[in-house]
Amino acid sequence: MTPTLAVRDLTVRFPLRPARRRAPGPVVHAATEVSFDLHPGRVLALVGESGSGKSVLASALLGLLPATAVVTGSALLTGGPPVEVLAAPTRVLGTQVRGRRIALVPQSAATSLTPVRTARSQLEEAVRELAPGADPRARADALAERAGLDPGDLDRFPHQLSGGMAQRVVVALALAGDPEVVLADEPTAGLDRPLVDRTLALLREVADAGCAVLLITHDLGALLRTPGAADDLAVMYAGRLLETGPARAVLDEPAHDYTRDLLGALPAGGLVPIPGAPPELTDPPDGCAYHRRRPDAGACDGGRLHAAGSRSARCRPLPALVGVRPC
Ligand SMILES: Nc1ncnc2c1ncn2[C@@H]1O[C@H](COP(=O)(O)OP(=O)(O)OP(=O)(O)O)[C@@H](O)[C@H]1O
Repeated sequence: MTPTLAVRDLTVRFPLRPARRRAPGPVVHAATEVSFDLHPGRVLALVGESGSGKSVLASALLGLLPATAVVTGSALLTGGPPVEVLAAPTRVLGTQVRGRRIALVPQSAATSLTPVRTARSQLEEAVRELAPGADPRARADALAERAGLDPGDLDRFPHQLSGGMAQRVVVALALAGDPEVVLADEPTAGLDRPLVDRTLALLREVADAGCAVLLITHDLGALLRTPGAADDLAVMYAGRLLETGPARAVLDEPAHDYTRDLLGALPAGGLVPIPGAPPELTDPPDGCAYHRRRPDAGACDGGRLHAAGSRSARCRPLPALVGVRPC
């Protein structure tokens, strides 16, 4: 199947100001050689501890990194006319890609809405901008219904919306331009459990309607208790993907020690904290950053990438996985 968005070797560096003039400045290695595909109708969950580079990836794909960022690699959007997102001029990103083909569901729905305007006025404005030709009121009502909202609720101000309603409004806003790709950046952060589950179900519906969804989250527990929330899983650590594969297979049979340790840190896994802390990204170690943190965790070949069937993992081959063919 052709991916809607094919990301290859996406690398983001942030050069920082040197402490002294003429001295070389530190460089933040925020993302390193990250590759994944987003497919229509599928949810890829991207998980990892805070600071692992998840949001930087989303910002790179939306062309929203600061001008000082150095970005290399490729992100080919092919659901419509092909666009190389990382090389596209700012004007093309602003007028043809952002909101129209790749949309963002931001963290913290309530605060991302303008407090002094009703949800309807914000949604109709998005429709006028992103879907010119459509009747704003009728389309806003249709988007509300698609996001599971009563259209009457659109006439409320953000402070009159419950957390769940606000979440649905931001999903409706993201769908206003009928995008091929939806990037949801920590959409469940700070929500209670029922609302987390409802948000995941809503994003599932968005994918089932044909979008390719990237779900960025550190809530591995929610993925574990909600089978079907994600089709595929990518595990990120210190700017690199350490493991990818079908979500169920990775959760049931993790191949990388980091994935196993993340699962072990959950209540269902025994609440075993991961010792140590992620490395400073201004000074990432050579080879595998995770086994530097946890040398006792298992064998490591220095972070080499191994692929087998639909799965990949760094640090050692994947022979133990059922039915996969090393390549
Ligand atoms: N504009 C910037 N300049 C310098 N460093 C940055 C910038 N933006 C992000 N970083 C650094 O890039 C790294 C990755 O950050 P990012 O926000 O992507 O992590 P994350 O995995 O999304 O974490 P969280 O779950 O806490 O949001 C961090 O070390 C962060 O400090």
